This record gives sequence, structure tokens and C-alpha cells, in this order.
Amino acid sequence: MTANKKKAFDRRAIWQLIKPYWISEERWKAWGLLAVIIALVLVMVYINVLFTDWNRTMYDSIQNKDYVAFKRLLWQFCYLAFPYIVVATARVYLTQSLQIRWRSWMTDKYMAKWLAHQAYYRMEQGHIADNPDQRIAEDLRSLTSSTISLVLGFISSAVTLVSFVGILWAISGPVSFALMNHELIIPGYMVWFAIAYAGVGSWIIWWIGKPLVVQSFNQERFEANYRFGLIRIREHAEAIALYRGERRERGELNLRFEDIRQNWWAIMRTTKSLNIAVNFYAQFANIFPLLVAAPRYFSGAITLGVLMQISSAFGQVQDALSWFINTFTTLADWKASINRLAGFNLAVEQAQKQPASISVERNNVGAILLEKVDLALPDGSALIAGVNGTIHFGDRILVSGPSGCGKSTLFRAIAGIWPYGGGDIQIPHKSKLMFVPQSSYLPIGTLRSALAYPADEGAYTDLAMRHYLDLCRLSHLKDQLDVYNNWGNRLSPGEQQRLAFARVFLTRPEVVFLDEASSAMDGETEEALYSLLQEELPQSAIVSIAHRETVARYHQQRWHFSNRDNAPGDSVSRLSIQPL
Ligand SMILES: Nc1ncnc2c1ncn2[C@@H]1O[C@H](COP(=O)(O)OP(=O)(O)OP(=O)(O)O)[C@@H](O)[C@H]1O
Repeated sequence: MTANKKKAFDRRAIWQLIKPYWISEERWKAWGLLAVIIALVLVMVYINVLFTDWNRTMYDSIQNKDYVAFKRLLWQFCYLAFPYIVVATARVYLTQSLQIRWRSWMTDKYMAKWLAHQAYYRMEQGHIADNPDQRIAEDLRSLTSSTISLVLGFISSAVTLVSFVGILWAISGPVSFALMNHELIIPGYMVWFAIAYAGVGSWIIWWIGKPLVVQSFNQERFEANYRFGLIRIREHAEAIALYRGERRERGELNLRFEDIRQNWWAIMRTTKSLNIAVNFYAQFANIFPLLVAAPRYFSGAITLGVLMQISSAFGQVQDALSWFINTFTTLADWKASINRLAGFNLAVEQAQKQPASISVERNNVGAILLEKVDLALPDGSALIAGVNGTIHFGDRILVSGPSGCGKSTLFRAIAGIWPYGGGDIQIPHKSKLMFVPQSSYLPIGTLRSALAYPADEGAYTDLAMRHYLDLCRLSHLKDQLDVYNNWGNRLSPGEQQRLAFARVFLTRPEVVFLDEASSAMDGETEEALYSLLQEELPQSAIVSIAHRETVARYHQQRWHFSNRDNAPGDSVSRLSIQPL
């Protein structure tokens, strides 16, 4: 990408991130708030101008020992200070309110985008974008708050600049000098010096601080990676403890922290150079105007009072001009957030547009139809070839085959979350499909909400929940429906699987896919639950992947997948259907 194209891309990315809220259904409120905030900023600059005037008259009155004027000016101070306090407070309050409104709106949209069409799943599968959690939580916060403070800072500096340039122009007067026998006169020359000083200074500081954009982008990424590593230990605490995996975990965490450490040193080195430049710039700014205006003072063209006035007006102008410099770090962070959010958007689009070469459609059919379904891996290699099959309501199908042949992947394809492969899958209109994996997801919360998942916790009556807990041999949990816990850690794998069966009975789907959903139960409980499926859901189709042969007698048909490398040169599983 050429530099110009990249700049155009950057501008487009920035605009595409910022625009949606300001043209959304909330636009009137947003623009209204922004207008009020800008008005308050302008009032604050105006009061600042009045303050400088007040300063001049106040110090005049002190110098002239004018006690009457001194008392009057004290009253005047109150008239300026109180409105200032009210305006400044309202400005911050309304700015914060605009920030949270914008952030809420953006967060809602981003969460919807991330969760729609299983983009979150595909992004993880394909490792398309790192740490989406950081992008949704941190970067949206930073984008909304920094954009607003950058815009307001810009407006405030620009208005300060215009106001004080006028003052500086009026008091600094012209300077004349001879150049090749011509006399050159520069009017308001101090203004030009202020512009030159701030322009050159800004450019140097921008040039030194440039690497911070990439460095702060990396820092956020490394911090998020490290945090994620810590969270994984929490999530898998028991397995790690049983494996005595602490040494490995520590090594992994150290590696992740090393990224943080090294990048931080790079940030420190850039910041050091940046600070030398910034401090040099700020210190020199104190004497620069004196240095430039001194010749006129020593030649008697201006008085000491005017010299001091020039110096302070110069300070205001140069301060306003160097707004960009002072906000350099904010700007770098802001740009890094923009880049991450633009990357996130691209990743979501990529994940959602991923060509689903297996067509899964809801149709007016009376059974699930699989026609010439081929399954492949993300790298394109074939997994299962030519599956043709029909699953009628009431069918009992046992899916078997060697480990790794692609049984679970077939379930994923029917669920519509596996895009790699080809063929057609048709699913009856309005029929409820339920997929039960070996290890079910149990949200942290009350047992009631874990049982009702993915429905809301109030979806089923207590009576029904207790009834199915009883039937699924979980009577000891009957009185704990309101107990808050991390049930995924608290319950044994067998109990979790029984809970998942209770969920099936509560949901009453037309088709149930059980993927080794009873593998952690003892044989007797497993058989009891399969009988219960027969009694409770006689009209539903049950498709199970199970390795234990004892469950075979609860099924009427076997879908057997061959080993992937059965025949030489053929590393694809093939399906054969046999009655049981
Ligand atoms: N996201 C992925 N990327 C690459 N390969 C994958 C991915 N998911 C699954 N696989 C591979 O696809 C193959 C089939 O996996 P699948 O889980 O369907 O097997 P399975 O027949 O259900 O095995 P098991 O009986 O052990 O549960 C395996 O070799 C697995 O490693």
C-alpha cells in the first residue's frame, strides 16, 4: 500500500468508526449535547479572556495603590469565578454523559456484530483477530472518550488561539529590517514567531514520538494476552493442579510477560526522547519571546510593561498551538484503538462472509436431509466424503467410528457452524434442534440459570426443574435452584452431563444430537437416561455419538464412519448405514 493510499484508508477507517452514531436514531440527542458542550467550551475561553483583562487592571490597581478599584475588582472576580465554576462543572458532566451514551450505543452494535452468525466462533477457529474482548471493552471506551476530548481540546485551542493572536498582533507591533538595500516590515511579527516556534517544535516532537503509535498498539495487545493467560489458569485451575502444570504455566506466563516488558522498554526509550524534546520546548518557550522582543525593548521602541504583556500573550498563543504536542500520547493511543477496531470490523466481516460451502437451509421437509455432504478441514483437506442420509422424527441413530474421523464435525455442519466442505443439508421448518456436547457449557450464576440455558432463567417453572432434576438423578440439587456458583467447576463431569440431560427434557427439542453426552456416567445411569429419553421424547429424533456399545440397544440404526486412512491414498471417512 503506498503512503497516500494508506492515509486515505486510515481516514476512511476513522470516519467509518465515528460516523454511525452521529447519523443513528440517537443523532439529535448526540448533536444537541455536543452543541451545548461546545457552547460551554466557548464560554470558558471567553471568561479566560475576561480574566486576563481582569489581571491587567488588578495589577494596575495594586501598583497604583488604588484601594477603591481593588475592592471593585474583587467583586468582579466573583462575577467571573462563579459562572466559570458552574460552566466548567456542567461541561465535564455533559461530556461524560455524551461519552457513555456513545459508548453504550457502540458497545451494543459491536456485541451484536460479534455474536451474530457465530462470528465469535469463526474468529476463534480461524484465529482471525486477537483479543476481541479487549477491542469491545477497552478500545470502544478509548475511541469514544478520546474522540470527544480531542475534538473539544481542538475547539478550545483554536478559539484560544484566535482570541490571543488578535491581542498579540495588536501589542507586538511591526519589526523592520534591511535586506539587500530594501527595508522589510513585518507587521505583528511576534505572531509569526509564535507560529514558527510551535510549528517547528510540533514537527520535531511528532517525529520523535511517532513510534509510540505502534508501541502502544502492541502494549495493549501484550497486556490482553497476558491477562488472558491468567484467566485460563483460573478457568482450568483443577486440571492444572492435578497435572502439577505450574512450572509450564509459569513459563508460559513469563513468556507473555516478557513481551510486555520488552515493549515497555521500547516505550520508555521513545518517551525519554519525547520528554527531552517536550521539556526543552516548554522551557525554552519561557525565554524565547523575551529573546525575540528584547531588541525592541533595548532600542526603546516598547516599554517593560508591553514586553511583559507580549511575553504572556505569546505564551497563550504558543500554548494553544502546541495543543497537538501535548495531546500526542492521547492521539497515539486513539490511533492505536482505531486500528484495532478497524481490524476487528474487518475480522468480523471476514468471519461472516466466510463462504459457507455447505448449504444448511430450513425447508418445508419432514425430516433432516443430508445430500452429498462433504466435510473438509479449514486447510482444505478432506475429512468426510459423500454423506447421504435422512433423520426422521422419532428415529434413534447411533453414530460411530474411530476417533478423529469427523463425527463431531458432522454435528457442527448440521448445526450450521462448520462452513468447510460442500453439499446440502435441509432442516424442517420450525423444528427445534438441540446439540449436547460432551462437556456442556454452564454459565456462572444460579443453578436455575445454568439449567435453563440458553433460555432465560425464568423460562421454566420450579416444579418442572425439580421434577427433571429428580429424574436425572440430581435430587441432591433440588433445593439449590437459587444458589449462585460456578457450576462448571463445582459439579462432577457426570453430574454436569446429567444436568445437560435435564436441560434436554425441559427444552423438549424435536431433534437431539448427543455428542458423547453420557461418557462420564456409569453404565447403569447412562442406560437409565437413555430409557428416559425414550419415555419422555418418543416423537423426537435422537442422534448419538457414543463409544460404549451398551447404548446401542436404544437405537434402531447405526451410521458408521470408516477410518480416514482405510485405503491407501484415501484419507477420507465414508459413511455406511446399518440397521441395529
Ligand atoms: N478447527 C479445526 N481446525 C483443524 N482441524 C480440526 C478443527 N476441528 C477439528 N479438527 C480435526 O478434525 C478431525 C475430526 O474431528 P472431530 O472432532 O469431528 O472427530 P470425532 O470423530 O468426533 O473424534 P472423537 O471420537 O475423538 O470425538 C480431527 O482430526 C480434528 O483434529
